[in-house]
Amino acid sequence: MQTVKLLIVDDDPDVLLAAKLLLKRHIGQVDIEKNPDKLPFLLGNTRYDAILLDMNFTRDVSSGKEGFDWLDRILDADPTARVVLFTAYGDVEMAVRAIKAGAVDFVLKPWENDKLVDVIKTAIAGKQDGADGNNVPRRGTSGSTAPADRFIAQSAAMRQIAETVERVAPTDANILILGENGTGKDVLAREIHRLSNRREKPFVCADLGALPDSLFESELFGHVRGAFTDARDDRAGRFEEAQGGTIFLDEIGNVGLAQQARLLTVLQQRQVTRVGSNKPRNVDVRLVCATNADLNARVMDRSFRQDLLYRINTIELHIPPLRQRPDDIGPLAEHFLRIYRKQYNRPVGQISPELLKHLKQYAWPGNVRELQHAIERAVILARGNSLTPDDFFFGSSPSAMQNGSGLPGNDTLQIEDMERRMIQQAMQKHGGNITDVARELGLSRQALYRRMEKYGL
Ligand SMILES: Nc1ncnc2c1ncn2[C@@H]1O[C@H](COP(=O)(O)OP(=O)(O)OP(=O)(O)O)[C@@H](O)[C@H]1O
Repeated sequence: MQTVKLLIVDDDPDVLLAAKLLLKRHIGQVDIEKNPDKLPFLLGNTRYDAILLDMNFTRDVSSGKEGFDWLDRILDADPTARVVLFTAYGDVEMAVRAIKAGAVDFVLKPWENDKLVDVIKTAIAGKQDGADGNNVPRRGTSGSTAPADRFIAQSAAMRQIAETVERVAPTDANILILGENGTGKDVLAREIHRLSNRREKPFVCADLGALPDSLFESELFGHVRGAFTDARDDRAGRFEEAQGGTIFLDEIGNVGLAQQARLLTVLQQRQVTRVGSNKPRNVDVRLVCATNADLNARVMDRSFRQDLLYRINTIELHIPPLRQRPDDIGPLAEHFLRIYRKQYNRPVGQISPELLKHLKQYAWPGNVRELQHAIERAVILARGNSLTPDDFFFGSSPSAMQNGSGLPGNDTLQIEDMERRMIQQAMQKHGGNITDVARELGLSRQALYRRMEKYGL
């Protein structure tokens, strides 16, 4: 059997030595390197089963940028590389990003020996056992922000919307979707297209909120070569791309008055004229628009044209914020858990009733998107095989909790939460130095350790 090989890269010689002494007892060959610039050379010469990489080299102490660059380069050279990151306390956010970018796991410094050995062994096992599906390119799993191919509608309000959508989707009626950011307007627009007779044709999304006025016409209606300096070729706009299908105009409330007039003409005539051309082209598209703005108020203050509003809102669907439909929280959380458990290959089980209670108490100002990210983070960070409230960072502003306290509902939890936060803050302040943290909090080191264990810190 071949010797298992591990490479550790960290610019702190003490870390290198301590980690090597520990891991050598479990792994055939442990190479250490202080200078990350040597990585290309080392990787060119030896095929490592896992690489333990520091995120913060002295040149770039806190941002982790250098660590990310190296992670990138390692994965460029070998997309199946199993990279585990060493991160300092307080860098959990960075660790989450790194796993999304393709690292297999992370270990916080100062590390627990058993944990470090465990993580490295798991990383190596994944490399060796191609058959379990772990040895796939790590990059393939990264960066997805839109996992929802399913439209979850459990609450009474959402079930009613789903029913309306089933009825109106097969018609060609223009639909306006209203709702706060992250409530699911985009998913609903796709659902409308999926249930329509146009489902085999394109669904084209134009984010009008992100479109500068100068590009509005050419992006939506296209241009001909030479129409302006950068127009090197003829190009169809979004309306033409959506021919026969659905065009989804997101953030329509952000469009200026001049652009509103152009849009209205196109919608009335069902024709677009590419910038620089005088030849109108017929377009056959189903129109779905969305906004988080109050368009009626905008009509009143004359910043949105009433005739355009009437043109786009034949059917109006209002998605309530997540805090007003707690019955959707459980099914959505389970849905995201299934997706991320698979994506990050983490053995995380169900959402416990206790956690669900917490999730329902929180007000989710960022709506479903915030819930999605919270579950993604929790799956990445989970220590055991079940998610607990400690795996979540609930916003602490008074308005963030439904009960108005900023903390979960009962007294014991409030005190524990405060204690946990005080330890976290002190850890951050002292860069994870246990002696200093214990001194600041007036605790013995043992008492501090006991509490850290209790809170999973
Ligand atoms: N009912 C739902 N079922 C499944 N996933 C959902 C649902 N609602 C929202 N999501 C997921 O939540 C995330 C945010 O949803 P989406 O982008 O549709 O929100 P939005 O209202 O269009 O946001 P914005 O106003 O910022 O554009 C997406 O990843 C989406 O997949």
